[in-house]
Amino acid sequence: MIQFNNIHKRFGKLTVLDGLDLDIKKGGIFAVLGPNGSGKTTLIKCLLGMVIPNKGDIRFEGKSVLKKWEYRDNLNYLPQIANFPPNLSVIELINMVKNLRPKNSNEEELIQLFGLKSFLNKKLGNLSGGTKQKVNIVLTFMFDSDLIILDEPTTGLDPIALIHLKELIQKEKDNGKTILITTHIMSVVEELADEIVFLLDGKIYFKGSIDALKKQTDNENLEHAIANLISKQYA
Ligand SMILES: Nc1ncnc2c1ncn2[C@@H]1O[C@H](COP(=O)(O)OP(=O)(O)OP(=O)(O)O)[C@@H](O)[C@H]1O
Repeated sequence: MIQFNNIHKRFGKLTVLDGLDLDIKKGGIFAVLGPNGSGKTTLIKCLLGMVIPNKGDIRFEGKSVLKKWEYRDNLNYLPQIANFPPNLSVIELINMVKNLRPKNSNEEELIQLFGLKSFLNKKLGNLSGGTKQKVNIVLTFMFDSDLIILDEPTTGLDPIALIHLKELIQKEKDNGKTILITTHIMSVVEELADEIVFLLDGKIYFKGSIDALKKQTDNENLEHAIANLISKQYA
């Protein structure tokens, strides 16, 4: 479904992606992991056209995405930090996004699921971090798309909201969707991911199942297996 071919991205003197190759097949949950600053968000933003690589090509369903925009109709994106307009109310933002994106939406079901009814007329600038994240989730999941990209979706969520989010992601997978998720929460990875993609030194350092990673690192505990990969960077 997605191919990154020889992607290079530098910010000034800092090389973030250094000839990265990655193939993501259709259907399933892919966890994009790596230490802080390893380039996970940069990789996602390259796919979204929000960051332009210095070199390389990215293909979505066989077609190059560079400097094209139509492919974005068929993906949903949850940003790591949602900069909502503080003076808009929750419902005004939801309606604005619906107007911008002429697709069927199921926001009512999601508003109910995340207990947002009593917040609909509140200004976004006055919401708690976790409540803002629930709004972020509603905006991401209310449209039907084949690809769902979630950059740190669990930030600030209480345990009930986290359970609902995990069920939502699982349901999308069961419907044949492809989900790319970045997270530092290993229990989320362990519960959901079909495959792990681990970024280090600007390249894919590991790609495979959780079991394969545990075997490779000779560690039954995922958190320690990942720590083992990260520690190679400092060795
Ligand atoms: N627009 C930018 N200008 C300059 N440097 C940038 C820019 N965007 C990202 N970087 C740098 O690129 C590196 C990779 O950042 P990125 O956000 O992709 O990492 P990440 O793996 O998502 O990190 P985290 O786990 O902390 O979210 C970091 O050193 C960051 O400071």
